[in-house]
Amino acid sequence: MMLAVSCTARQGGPRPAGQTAGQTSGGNKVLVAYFSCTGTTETAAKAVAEATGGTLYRIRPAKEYTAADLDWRDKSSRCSVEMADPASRPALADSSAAVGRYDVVFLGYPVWWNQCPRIVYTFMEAYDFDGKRVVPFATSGGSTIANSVGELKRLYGQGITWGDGRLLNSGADDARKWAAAVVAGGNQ
Ligand SMILES: Cc1cc2nc3c(=O)[nH]c(=O)nc-3n(C[C@H](O)[C@H](O)[C@H](O)COP(=O)(O)O)c2cc1C
Repeated sequence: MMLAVSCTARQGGPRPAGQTAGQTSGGNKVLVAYFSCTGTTETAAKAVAEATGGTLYRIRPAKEYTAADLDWRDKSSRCSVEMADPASRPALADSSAAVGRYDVVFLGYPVWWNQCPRIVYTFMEAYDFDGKRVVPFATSGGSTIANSVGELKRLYGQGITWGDGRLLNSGADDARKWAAAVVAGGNQ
């Protein structure tokens, strides 16, 4: 599968009147941080930001992924090499997520070989998440989110209250409903 890639940076998000950046009506400050190469997770992330009043932040690689980089059938492609190495931590383009300002961090990514792309681990290790609530979401070609969330919890279990996470393959409406329920406290 060769994929058309467009990793252009798009940040900022809709904010309901009367709220400061990233703040929900319940007073929690929400960051929606996501990694996306072909736009699917980005669409879900925008819906989550819209529903929560959260600040949208794109996890940008220092070197963008090309279509050839994402060729999972090629054992020597960039994604294959990175994912074969548990210690791989692809560099980030910036360090401007200001995670410390937020209470709740929605963390979005595409499922790669049933896991998080390694750059999501780079992001987790670049900031201090102590005391935060982190709620994963993902898109995929059909795999569940369970294994990747299990790995996140195993690697970064200390000091973080993890949400169960949710696969958001069913479109923006589902994403909005789920995210609104999460910040209302009735769902993770
Ligand atoms: C390197 C790579 C590995 C993938 N591995 C899986 C997988 O294990 N299971 C799955 O269901 N989909 C897999 N996919 C499909 C992506 O998860 C899916 O297309 C996702 O929605 C892409 O998100 P994006 O457009 O935000 O980058 C993979 C895609 C790539 C590029």
